[in-house]
Amino acid sequence: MKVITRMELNESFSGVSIALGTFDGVHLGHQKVIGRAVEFANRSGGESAVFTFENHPLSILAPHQCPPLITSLAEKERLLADMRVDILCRIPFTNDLLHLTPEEFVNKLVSLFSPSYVVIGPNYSFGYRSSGTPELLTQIGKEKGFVVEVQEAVYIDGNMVSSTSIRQCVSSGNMEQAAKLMGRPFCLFGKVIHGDMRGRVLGFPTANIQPSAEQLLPADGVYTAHAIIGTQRLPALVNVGTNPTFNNQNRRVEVYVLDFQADLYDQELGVEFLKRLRGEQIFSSIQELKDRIALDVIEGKQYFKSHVK
Ligand SMILES: Cc1cc2nc3c(=O)[nH]c(=O)nc-3n(C[C@H](O)[C@H](O)[C@H](O)COP(=O)(O)O)c2cc1C
Ligand SMILES: Nc1ncnc2c1ncn2[C@@H]1O[C@H](COP(=O)(O)OP(=O)(O)O)[C@@H](O)[C@H]1O
Repeated sequence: MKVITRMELNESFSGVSIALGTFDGVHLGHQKVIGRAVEFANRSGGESAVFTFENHPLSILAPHQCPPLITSLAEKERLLADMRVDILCRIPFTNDLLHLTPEEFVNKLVSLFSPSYVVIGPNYSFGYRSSGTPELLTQIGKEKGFVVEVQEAVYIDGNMVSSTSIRQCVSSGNMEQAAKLMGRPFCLFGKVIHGDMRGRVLGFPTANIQPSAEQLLPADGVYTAHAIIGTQRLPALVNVGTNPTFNNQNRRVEVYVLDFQADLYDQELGVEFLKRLRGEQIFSSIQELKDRIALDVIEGKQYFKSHVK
């Protein structure tokens, strides 16, 4: 997949099938929009593209309302490459872009991609003050010679799949529902860093990752998860939180891989969250914490036995 990070290029493309959107979470609705662009490209023998922004538009428009990211840029890139997207255009959303009228925005897109097909979701908006609607894009498409397809929203259990509903699921710890809406488990990636070297003393060493400040985290608590280490996908328990039993610390994600022993420092670790078992608690002694973690391990193993083949 070719990745483009600026709109002004020497290179230009033609006859591209392009999906437009923010696509945070690359959820089932996004997958339908992007999948259609890939399908059109395959059918016409042209290239498929995703046009998105590097930073959420709200980070410029209303920073205090900017939501945390469900998928990091790196994960989004991986997911789009897996979907066989040929070109990812991921440009920084700046003040200049903010002031483009809908027509000016489309002109830029046309001069770069000369698209044949443009696919969007039902609530896509573009241009100054989000004044460009799917209807306006369809009309401009007729003038400029591209077809616009507006995909209908995807519903699961009667609820519309949206980045907002996924953020609500994850931040309340409902990882099973989040996975339903995303079409895969919610996942975090990071490099294993050094902690307080307490885990090994407790008898449960935990590989710690420090997600970025923009990253959405599940509610504090203990989860069953799969740890992704290289090509391995291993059953694990994860604690998200500040270890309130000890003096307050930064919020972090700690992974205890079940029946496993290896040095993981500095390795890239992925965590696929499966089910929340309980909230993070304050224990009045280290023994109580150890006993509780031993119970979590039993419960976790039962979960893997009955849920995961
Ligand atoms: C399954 C599991 C459950 C945990 N639950 C709690 C908890 O409820 N309260 C708490 O303060 N710490 C909890 N912890 C975090 C431990 O306190 C933490 O792993 C330990 O302090 C090790 O820290 P370190 O990685 O910096 O050495 C839990 C850890 C694991 C692996
Ligand atoms: N089963 C396991 N799960 C997670 N990490 C493990 C495991 N076995 C060994 N380790 C190693 O132990 C380290 C964690 O030990 P711990 O005492 O908690 O130290 P730290 O406080 O630095 O995280 C991990 O980073 C990893 O290198």
